[in-house]
Amino acid sequence: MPAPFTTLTEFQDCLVGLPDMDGEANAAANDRNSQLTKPPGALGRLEDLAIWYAGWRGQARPTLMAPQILIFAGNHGVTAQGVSAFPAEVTAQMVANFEHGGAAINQLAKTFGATMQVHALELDRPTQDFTQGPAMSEADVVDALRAGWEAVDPGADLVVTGEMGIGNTTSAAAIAAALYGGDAADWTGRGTGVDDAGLARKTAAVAAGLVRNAADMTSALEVLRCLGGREIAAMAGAIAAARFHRIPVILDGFICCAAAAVLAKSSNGALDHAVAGHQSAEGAHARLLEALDKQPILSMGLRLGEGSGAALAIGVMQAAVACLSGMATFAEAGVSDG
Ligand SMILES: O=C(O)c1ccc[n+]([C@@H]2O[C@H](COP(=O)([O-])O)[C@@H](O)[C@H]2O)c1
Ligand SMILES: Cc1cc2nc[nH]c2cc1C
Repeated sequence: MPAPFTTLTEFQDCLVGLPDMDGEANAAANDRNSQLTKPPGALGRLEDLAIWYAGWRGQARPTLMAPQILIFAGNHGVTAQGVSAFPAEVTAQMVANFEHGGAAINQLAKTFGATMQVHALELDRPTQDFTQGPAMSEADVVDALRAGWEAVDPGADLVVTGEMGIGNTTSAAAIAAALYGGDAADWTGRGTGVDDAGLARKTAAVAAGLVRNAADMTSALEVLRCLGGREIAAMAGAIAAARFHRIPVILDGFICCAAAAVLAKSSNGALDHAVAGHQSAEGAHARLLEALDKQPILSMGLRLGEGSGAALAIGVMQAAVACLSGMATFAEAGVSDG
């Protein structure tokens, strides 16, 4: 479906008007959960996840049968600053790998029965190096937001947004610093595995980007334009579109959460339909999750990106929904409820 915006201002307006969860379905799921054959609260956070999911799906006894994994890829001009352990060509090479089924995310998608689509966003036209000026024009960032929005299948019942983009942990660190403050070093980690000299170059690039773009960054969406990448903007567009369709979202690692943070800073409650799938091993992800007030479902030491940590958490969500919708109540099973 065509995205309902053609400018950043229209996207901002659109965010403010997005729907909330269905309170009645949420309350009915909560009531059903209290009657299931287990001591109250014994399924811990699985119960909260299932009730939350039911509210967003508008059903007291929901199903989770059509998870969609979206991978967006983009190239970054800031790689000229020597900020990644890998060359920029790896972005396009990994897109080919996704298309041939050879990446980790292909196996995770298959494991959890998810559909997966890969959207390579103008890989031959990297963003501008943000240490020299804004990464994107308004047309560039709006095109990427629209690509993300339009990639969401309205028939999906769960969305995972993932990314591929050499250099994008530098972009994500700069976005997080611009949105939440603190020093460049607080938000800069090793990404694909830069050495100490690489980490110093990366921290300097983040600091330079913040200074160079300060005057332009008058809103969270302008931060996205100045410091982001196309795949980061596309994830933001997809997360917003999922909200429009009342589809719950599982957030992935550091880069995905930087995209999500742009929405959270643009409109209060914009991430109420999203949970954090995992805590990545990228140094600043824990700090970013705290800023977003999101508790990760898993913490497995992953630092891959491509939606992998969120895809793993699909399994947890499936288990949560299966328990809520499939378990017997005390009355049905003839079990004494104490
Ligand atoms: O998801 C994460 O937290 C994460 C942490 C470190 C690296 N990555 C992935 O690695 C790439 C970016 O790393 P870098 O070092 O090139 O900035 C990009 O393709 C991401 O998917 C992803
Ligand atoms: C090989 C490779 C695979 C990736 N997947 C996501 N980011 C990545 C970065 C590299 C370098």
